[in-house]
Amino acid sequence: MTDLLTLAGVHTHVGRYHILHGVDFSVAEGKTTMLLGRNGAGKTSTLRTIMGLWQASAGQITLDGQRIEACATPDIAQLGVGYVPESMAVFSDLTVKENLILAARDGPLDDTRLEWIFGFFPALRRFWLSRAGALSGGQKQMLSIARAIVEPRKLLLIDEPTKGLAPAIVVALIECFAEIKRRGATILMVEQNFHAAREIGDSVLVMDNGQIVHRGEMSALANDVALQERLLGLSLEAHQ
Ligand SMILES: Nc1ncnc2c1ncn2[C@@H]1O[C@H](COP(=O)(O)OP(=O)(O)OP(=O)(O)O)[C@@H](O)[C@H]1O
Repeated sequence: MTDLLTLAGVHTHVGRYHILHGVDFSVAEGKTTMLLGRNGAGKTSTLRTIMGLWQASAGQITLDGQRIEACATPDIAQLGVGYVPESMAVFSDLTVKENLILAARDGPLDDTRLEWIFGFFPALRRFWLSRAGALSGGQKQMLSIARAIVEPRKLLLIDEPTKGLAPAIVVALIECFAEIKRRGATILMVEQNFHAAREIGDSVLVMDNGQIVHRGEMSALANDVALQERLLGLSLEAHQ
């Protein structure tokens, strides 16, 4: 199995705060890796550091054989990394269509791919010419994910996609990620909802205090309640 992304000894400082304390892990090509951990563990900071939104203060980040820790965010995006931030990155004043056109780096939208996206997010077809700002929270999340997958990407970084969404939308999202996976995508996803995480993930990383404290197969963690409690503690109880 080839590793598409590797972090080695990554530290991140934001102002005077030392947030990541030597993060080490790899993401295998074609697999979905879930990044779990309690609130404040450093999961979002890890995604932001990979994306270049915060510069690593030490360590190495390698994407497909290329060192990226000193690259600027637009260059990392150009290398084929799609990012779905926790805050749903959509342009409220633009229509659904315009949001997707802007997200497509390689020119016009691909009709076949759009049909594929409408297949699991039918609301985007329905509101094609509506302002994104008028969409519900769940629909904005769908648009935010659609923006990241409107073209094939080498790697998708997705931050808490199910947060605050109704159960029916969570089910649609899980199906969407299963389909993206079947197409061979490589995904690194932060997810607090352990039920969703174990449906989606092939492997799992658990963070605490800005470090990785566990790495393994998702099936092993899903079958080991004692390990779940030890590693995930309250954040797990909250979702059971
Ligand atoms: N802009 C910032 N300035 C200073 N400290 C920050 C900033 N953003 C995050 N932190 C701190 O960095 C640590 C890690 O935060 P991060 O958001 O990465 O955690 P997380 O695991 O994603 O948690 P959550 O699930 O709550 O989003 C926390 O202690 C947080 O308070």
